[in-house]
Amino acid sequence: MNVGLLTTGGTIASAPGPDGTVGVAVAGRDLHGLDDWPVPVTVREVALRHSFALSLAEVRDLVSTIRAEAAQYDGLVVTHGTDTLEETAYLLDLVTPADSVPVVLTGAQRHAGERDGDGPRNLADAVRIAASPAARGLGPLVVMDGRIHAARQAVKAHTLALDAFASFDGGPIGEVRRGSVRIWSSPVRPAGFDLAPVLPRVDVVTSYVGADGVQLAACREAGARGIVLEALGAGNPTPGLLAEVRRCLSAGLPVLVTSRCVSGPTAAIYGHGGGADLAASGALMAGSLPSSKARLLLSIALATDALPRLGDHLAA
Ligand SMILES: NC(=O)C[C@H](N)C(=O)O
Repeated sequence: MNVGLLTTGGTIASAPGPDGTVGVAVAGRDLHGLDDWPVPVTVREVALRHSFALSLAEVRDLVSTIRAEAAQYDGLVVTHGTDTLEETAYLLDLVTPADSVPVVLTGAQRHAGERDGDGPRNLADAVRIAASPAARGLGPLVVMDGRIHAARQAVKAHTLALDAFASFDGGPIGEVRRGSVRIWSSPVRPAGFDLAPVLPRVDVVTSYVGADGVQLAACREAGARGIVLEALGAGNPTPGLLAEVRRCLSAGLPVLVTSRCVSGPTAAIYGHGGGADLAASGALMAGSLPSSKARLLLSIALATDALPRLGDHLAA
């Protein structure tokens, strides 16, 4: 059994600097779990960055590196900043075949200089999952504070809590407790996509009372190839947003409709300027997919000429 560890930075590899702010400072080779790692681990540092600073192109390239490295091991762990870990995990899920070895992403909410940091335990848990036969065939996974999430489902739900992640549609699919890995459900994973060399620009625009849609016009001007509208309630726009979404659709931009609500699906329920009018205009309801993930789904579908397959991922 041979497990790889790719390190990219984040709070798990951070420490306070002279000015007291926390910066990424701990090299991958110095990231250590607890002594009871069950298998030999080969460490490779691929970045030393805060995840909030990563570009979409860098996330795409990181996913390409993870796929290439995973093939060399029986399981792979990736340490990553938690702020955008959900995007890297989701994009990886979209391009990872069912028979891939386990790839487990983790991070930390407390930096490496804190005596009661959560990084070492998260790292040890991730190694145990990556080495576990129970984790095979599930697609990429996210583990934090002992809870195992399917990559498609994982969202950062708390700014500081150690159990920072939630699964937006249900709950964790397993747990690690005192080194014992338990998986109790398998994620539904529709057929994925090729990892295109470039992911086209797709912007997310949120909604609020009286939003006039000026951001949508700016996104079109900036060259967006698609739009995710984070709408009100079950997928309802303001009058200004509806008008601008229609202009985007007329300009040939596909529009996915998510919700600013914490949970629940979007649906074409309301007329008189509501979500039913969005759908009638050609926008696609994204179900319960969060905006951060809907954006990546639309981008890779555009890049691979696979828009007709969007629905498979919205119903799953
Ligand atoms: N907890 C974390 O890892 C947050 C950190 N700012 C990041 O790189 O995403």
